[in-house]
Amino acid sequence: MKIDVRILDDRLRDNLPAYATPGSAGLDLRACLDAPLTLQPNAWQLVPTGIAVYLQNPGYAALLLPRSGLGHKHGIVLGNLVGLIDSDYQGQLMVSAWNRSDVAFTIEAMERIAQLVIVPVMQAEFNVVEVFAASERGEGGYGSTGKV
Ligand SMILES: O=c1ccn([C@H]2C[C@H](O)[C@@H](COP(=O)(O)OP(=O)(O)OP(=O)(O)O)O2)c(=O)[nH]1
Ligand SMILES: [Mg+2]
Repeated sequence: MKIDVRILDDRLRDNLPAYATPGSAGLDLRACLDAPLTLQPNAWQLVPTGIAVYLQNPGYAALLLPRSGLGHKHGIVLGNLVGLIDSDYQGQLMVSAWNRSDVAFTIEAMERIAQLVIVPVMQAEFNVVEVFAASERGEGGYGSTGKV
């Protein structure tokens, strides 16, 4: 699948976001910073990625997710937990980098800080009803099926 991309930072021209392995689901995005950025404990900041994508087709969206190494080892996750990129968004992809750990962390310029996953989307129409056709689960949830 091809999507239109604008390169907003020349440093990405020969270094576009890429799948790290043939089976990767995520495209790693880089922190297009002019200088290293130190995030103090519990601080967060919007970090530009230097690219804009235009998915165009409402049957797609993109999810911005943390990289597991940064999140697990250093507590660098996303201030919005998950970023949702609409198919009609044309602006620069921005990453809300949040240091949820209790030690400062420095993001280096052009470091890979998050990943973008393109996913299919269904836009639903509401069919308003008074009662639902019965299902096996009904309104059960929150552990209703037991533990083991
Ligand atoms: O981590 C993110 C999340 C969103 N976006 C961009 C793409 C998305 O399409 C747009 C709007 O995001 P969202 O709908 O989640 O934010 P909102 O607070 O509802 O803003 P809006 O009123 O513009 O929809 O912002 C990013 O660049 N990074
Ligand atoms: Mg919105």
